[in-house]
Formats: sequence, C-alpha cells, structure tokens
Amino acid sequence: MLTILGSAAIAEPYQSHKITILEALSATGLRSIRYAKEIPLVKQVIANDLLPGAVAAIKRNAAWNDIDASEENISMIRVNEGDACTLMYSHRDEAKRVDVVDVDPYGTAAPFIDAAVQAARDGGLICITCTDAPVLATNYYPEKCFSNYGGVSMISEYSHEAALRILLHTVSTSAARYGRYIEPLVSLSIDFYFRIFVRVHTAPQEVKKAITKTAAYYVCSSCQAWYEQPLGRSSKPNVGDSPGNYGTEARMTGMLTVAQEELPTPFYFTPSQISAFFHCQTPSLNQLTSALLNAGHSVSRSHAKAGSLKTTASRAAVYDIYRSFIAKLHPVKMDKIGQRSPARVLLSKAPKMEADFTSHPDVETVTASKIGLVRYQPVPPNWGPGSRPKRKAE
Ligand SMILES: C[S@@+](CC[C@H](N)C(=O)[O-])C[C@H]1O[C@@H](n2cnc3c(N)ncnc32)[C@H](O)[C@@H]1O
Repeated sequence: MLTILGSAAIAEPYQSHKITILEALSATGLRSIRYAKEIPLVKQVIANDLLPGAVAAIKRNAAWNDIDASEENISMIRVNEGDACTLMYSHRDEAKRVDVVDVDPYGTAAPFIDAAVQAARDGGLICITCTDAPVLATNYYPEKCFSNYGGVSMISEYSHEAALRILLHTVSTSAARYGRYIEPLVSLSIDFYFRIFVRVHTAPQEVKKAITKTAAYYVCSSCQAWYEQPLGRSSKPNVGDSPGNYGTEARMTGMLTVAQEELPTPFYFTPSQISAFFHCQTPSLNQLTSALLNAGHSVSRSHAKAGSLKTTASRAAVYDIYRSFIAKLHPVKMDKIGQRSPARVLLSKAPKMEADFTSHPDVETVTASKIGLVRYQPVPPNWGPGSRPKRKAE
C-alpha cells in the first residue's frame, strides 16, 4: 500500500529524469522490489540491511521476482549490507544524494532522521515510518518522547494527529541544521504506526520560518480543549497539506482522499466524545456540520479518527453550538442535573452566538466524504502500557 502511495507522491515532480531510491532498512526487500517493479521512473533501488540474513533474503526475493540484484552498481537493485546511517551519510555529498530516502525501522525512526535529511537531493522525498505509537501518541513516556523527538505528547482524543505534528517537527529541526526545510506532502496515522512523506529543499532563508510553524499546546485533561502558544510570530502547523482490512485499495483511496481534504488547522474533535463528556445528546453530523458552516467556519473530516471533524472554529465555539443544541433541540432541566455534573458546567454559560442548525448546502461535501471507504482498526480505549495482557501466574 505504501509503495503505491510513495509512487504517487514522487511520480509527479520527477517526470523528467529517472530516480534512485535508497531503502535504508529493507528487511526482506519486499518494498524495494515493489519500488523496482511498480514505478516506471526508477533507475536504481539501493536496498540495505544490517543483517546478513536479511541481505541474503533480499537477493533471493529479487531473484524470485526476476529482478537483477547484487552489490554491483549497475543492478536494478543494489544490495548493501551495513548500518543505515553509515550508508545514508555516505550519500550526503551533493553529487551523491538520492531522489528518495525510505526509513522504516522497528519502533522509532529518530536515530536515522539526521542522516536521512542529508541523503536526499534538493527537492527529494523522504518517507519515514515510526511504529512507537505509545511514545508518540500518549503521555506514558514523556522523557522518551522528548529525547527522541524534542517534544512531549499528550493523552487526548486527537493524540494521533499530535504525534504526526511532533514527528514533522523532529524532521524539520533536523533538516534546519543543514540549511534545509521540509515540505510535508502526506502525513498519515494508520493503525499502530505513523508514516510521513516530506520533500526536502535547501533554502536557508526558508529555514528561518520553521519557528513560525511550531507551537506548544496546552490541553485540558478533562474537556480536551486546547490552548496554543506559538513559538514564532504566527503559528501555522503544517501537517495537512494533502496530511480494518490491511492493504485494500478501498482503504487506501479512502484514507488518502480524506487526508487530502483535511483542513490544516490543528486537531480534530469527535462529537460523540464531547457529548459523553458533558452527558448530553449528540447532535447529528449533519446538524453539527451545518451549524459550523452556517456560522462561517470551514469543516472537514480527519483521516486519523473515524467519526471525527476538523474545523476552523475554536473549541469554545463548538461548545457554544452544543449549548444552542441543548437549548433549542434537546432541553435539559437544570434541576435534574447534579450540582457537580459536567452538563451543568456546560450550561452555566449562555452561548455567545445562537447556532443555526438548518441544513447547509455544503454539508454533503463534508459528511459524504470518502470516509466510508476507510476501514479503521480502532485503538482500544484503555490502550497503553497498563492494558498489556497480564502474565498468567505460574
Ligand atoms: C521494520 S524492518 C523493515 C521492513 C521493510 N522496510 C519492509 O517494508 O518490509 C526493520 C529492518 O531494519 C533492520 N535494521 C535494524 N537496525 C538497522 C541499522 N542500524 N541499519 C540497517 N538496518 C537495520 C533490521 O534488520 C530489520 O530488517
């Protein structure tokens, strides 16, 4: 699936010349073989692994697929046995840089990012996978997250989007050290892992803007509202430019379509989760989307969570819509609510603006987005270190 995604992302800017792809951690060579077979513009794939057994497997698999693979330079797949960083650093001279660098390790990609951002040519593509979701998308390992990525994650309904932003921040700061900046193309949260596709450019002037794309977020641990503190003059987090059943075409199409339509504004919300928190009825997706659109805000889906919405409206404005919804359509008697109930907190303020729930003409575009094609493997609610199965007593 990701090979095809990679080919889609790289094909367009490389019309004029044939490309070299460096897969730094190849294992069996499966992906390198697919790159070689499925992308017509490929001149050479460099397939590397640390383990002699993996290198032997790459050669065997290439032979089974009728692809010429050897340590020689002239082969379609050049096999290399060695450390991924050593190989990538050997390609950092401008003349030796490659068009695409693919980094797909076990767990975190952090140790490979510095080498990867230097091995790609100007305008080249870097594809990075991280499978350490408990570090990137929860607050169970803040010290690990900080040392690997220079940021600390959070527990929130939108933590998977936050994880993508933290990973992009890491790549951006690594590239900046070498006068390079990144252009995020597609950033995906899929099942238990994250996969980003960024183009890297050399332009020290642009590097100065990196700070304006970075912000710290403070998240309310109960209602999930967030407060943004930009580090630079303005904050434009840059994840969504384009940001079940494993490997099906339908899932891939659905996920990419939703990611492409996604608003770049940070963080999604899930209507049912807000209702659960405030113990109130959930407005239908149409009602909520219409109310947001009628108030002049933009709305999209998020690929990172089924049933979620992204909007340019503030969280406070979303709560106002809930207040209006309760007042207009689902009145709740205050005397029936306990003094300390979250619903009372919500209803203690009058909405600043009356929401208009009449169906907006654009509502279909948002709600009928290709989300139906996306098959999610939802993360269990109690997911995390505490949820690991307990060992049976001897
Ligand atoms: C997750 S697998 C790669 C899967 C592969 N990209 C694919 O799509 O099938 C990670 C591989 O990285 C290799 N590896 C681990 N550390 C490495 C290093 N420092 N340099 C090169 N390869 C390494 C392991 O031997 C393993 O085969």
